[in-house]
Amino acid sequence: MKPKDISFKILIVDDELEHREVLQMIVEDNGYAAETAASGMEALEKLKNGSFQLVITDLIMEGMDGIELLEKIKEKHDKLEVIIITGYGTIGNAVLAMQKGAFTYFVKGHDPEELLKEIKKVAENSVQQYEQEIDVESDSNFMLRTKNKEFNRVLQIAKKAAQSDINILLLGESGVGKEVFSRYIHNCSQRRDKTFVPVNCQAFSDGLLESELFGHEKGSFTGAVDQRKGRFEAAHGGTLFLDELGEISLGTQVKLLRAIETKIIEKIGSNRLIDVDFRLICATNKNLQKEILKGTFREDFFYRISTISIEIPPLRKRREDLPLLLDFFLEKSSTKFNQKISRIEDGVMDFLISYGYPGNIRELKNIIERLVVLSEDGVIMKRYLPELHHDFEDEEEHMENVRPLRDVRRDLETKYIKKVLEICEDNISEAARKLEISRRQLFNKIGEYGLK
Ligand SMILES: Nc1ncnc2c1ncn2[C@@H]1O[C@H](COP(=O)(O)OP(=O)(O)OP(=O)(O)O)[C@@H](O)[C@H]1O
Repeated sequence: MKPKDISFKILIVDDELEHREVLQMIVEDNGYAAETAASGMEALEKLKNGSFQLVITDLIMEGMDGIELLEKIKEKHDKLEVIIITGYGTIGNAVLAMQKGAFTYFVKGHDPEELLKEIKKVAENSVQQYEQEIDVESDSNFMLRTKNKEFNRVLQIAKKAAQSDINILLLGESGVGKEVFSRYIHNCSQRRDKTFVPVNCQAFSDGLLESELFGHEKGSFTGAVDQRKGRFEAAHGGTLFLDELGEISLGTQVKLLRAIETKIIEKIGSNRLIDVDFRLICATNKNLQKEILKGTFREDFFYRISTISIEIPPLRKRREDLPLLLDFFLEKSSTKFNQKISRIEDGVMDFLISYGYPGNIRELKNIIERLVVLSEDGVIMKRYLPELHHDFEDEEEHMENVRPLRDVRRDLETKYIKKVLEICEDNISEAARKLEISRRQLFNKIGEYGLK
């Protein structure tokens, strides 16, 4: 028997005496301190009087069931973790419990070692939690502070889900930050020191996507001139993020399903089996239920990837966060482009606060970067706001001279690229990186706009 860790105490809740006692024996044998309660009411009483770091509760109980108990616990003891014990028949409810904030669920009859692993994670987290919050908050690449209730709710779910290896599906319009969220989940997880591997499934044709994911042996198909490691292997120990997942063909879905279920892959052109250990996060802006009805998305694949699905709200539904985001991007952009901003022309802020952002945070970020790059003597100019704004907002004379959008875009892009090249002292690689386009795309634009 291991020595008891009295700084970490578990409350076991079950209305069946035998189950309570067996579980108490298992956790105590593994060095944890534990108490028991025979009902939800008794558990709440004990929580009032004692300090616990984890509650393990049966789902089905007389009177107050596990879900109700979970809800009551979360109302009062926000940081207290809850693991739900469920039978096979009620796994659906256990998943619901996770959406309500449970840490994880354990299926009765499974190897108790699995439960002990989860308890260990909670115990380790309870020590690391404070440090981790600081780490994540201070990740300078994203801004996840929020005043919006719904965004905060999904953030908390993501944080919770990060602690287990559960498959997560991120939903939401283009540009809401699904990739940002998935990096956040990776950073909050035990895998944070390992690799985060993003794959944009839309960027590859079917065959190429398979070779990108599974890797290939030299000569396995025309063009396979070298042996290549796939992204599954690259993500070993870390997180694999499949973006734009709604675009994958049915045939590839079958292969992916097998790899995700077995965590074993075979390189194209080889019959050697490779074990891979990764946490899977997928994202799409498509409605997958509709795709299932249309027959373009496999139902079994959908259920496999979406143990938890998280819908990220569009920016227009969290307008109260606009000031925070504006500050964040203004500061980031002025550092990125080395432009000191001392003043913002009248009308700019009004526009930025009231605009609808159909392209969500991506659009907001682009607008700010453009305003900062085109600022003159440290002043952010109103005339570089999105074209639509001028057409509607400026004087009549502008409306008489409506120009094709193509021309307006061309003018603006020319000025913008010119300025970025100046800032980067004509270093093409650096300018392309800042503009988030390839060197080739930048060369093409320089040629097209006669910038050299
Ligand atoms: N919370 C955030 N903090 C900082 N930047 C963000 C945040 N959310 C999104 N962004 C920025 O907005 C852009 C779009 O984000 P991201 O790629 O995560 O969106 P997405 O929902 O995955 O979009 P798509 O569906 O088109 O792939 C990125 O440049 C990203 O850095």
